[in-house]
Amino acid sequence: MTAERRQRRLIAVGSGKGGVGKSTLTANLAIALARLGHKVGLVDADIYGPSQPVILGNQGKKPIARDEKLVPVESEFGIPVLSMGHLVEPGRALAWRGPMAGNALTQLIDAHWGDVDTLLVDLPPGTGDVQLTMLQRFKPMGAVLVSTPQDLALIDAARAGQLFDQAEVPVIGLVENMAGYVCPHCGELSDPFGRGGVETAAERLELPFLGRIPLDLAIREGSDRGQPPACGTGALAAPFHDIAAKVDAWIGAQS
Ligand SMILES: Nc1ncnc2c1ncn2[C@@H]1O[C@H](COP(=O)(O)OP(=O)(O)OP(=O)(O)O)[C@@H](O)[C@H]1O
Repeated sequence: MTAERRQRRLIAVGSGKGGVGKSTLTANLAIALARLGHKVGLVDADIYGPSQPVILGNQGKKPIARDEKLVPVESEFGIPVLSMGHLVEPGRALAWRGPMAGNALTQLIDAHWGDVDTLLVDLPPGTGDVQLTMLQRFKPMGAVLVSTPQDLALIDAARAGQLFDQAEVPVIGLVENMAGYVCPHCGELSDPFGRGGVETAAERLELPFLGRIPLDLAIREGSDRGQPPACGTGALAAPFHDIAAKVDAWIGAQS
């Protein structure tokens, strides 16, 4: 069991704020890394607001337990997933205190992941109990931080970065999400949340900038119907594959 754990690398995907696209990025990164040859699994550690079963289209499936450990749920993209969303009824609120949430996270990570070599962990937003448990019990190999470009989100993203720093988890880099909206009617490009702020913040924090994902209705629609854009090949898939290539290069440089 120890050997299995040692070989498997954990990559955390975090954000300072909620709703900035962390779950969207994690699912698409998982698909893109799998295309690059990694055996990828995904833990939805967003215990209070799990969204991966919807994004990866396996909502309603239940994991079974074997030898008191969970067996991850398959998705059509070849990515096994474990999420609280598979364990509680959809729409049901969880009112757990930190230690319970931490224990739930442990069960999701310490599961029968089989030949998975790269486990992506979609963290809840912020810097609370679940994140601390994750960093203390299962030190990730690295972390990807996602933020929208506006100042408030960036301040929180920097705070999330500090959490990883303190835990000596290297930040692989920063991703800017929801920059650049092309109006479907007139084609005009606008930036509701600003643009370029994450890249500037990355420079200031001396962290790599991994890429920029546009604000696009098709990304939201694809996520809602369990078809993440990275499973296609079009322009919307490209930024996710570019980001995955950088993460892949970073992983390669560690070994
Ligand atoms: N680039 C994008 N373009 C359009 N919609 C997006 C984009 N990124 C994310 N979304 C949508 O924004 C919403 C929030 O995204 P997501 O759930 O990935 O964020 P999150 O940071 O994981 O949120 P939470 O705080 O709930 O964990 C979702 O409806 C998602 O489909």
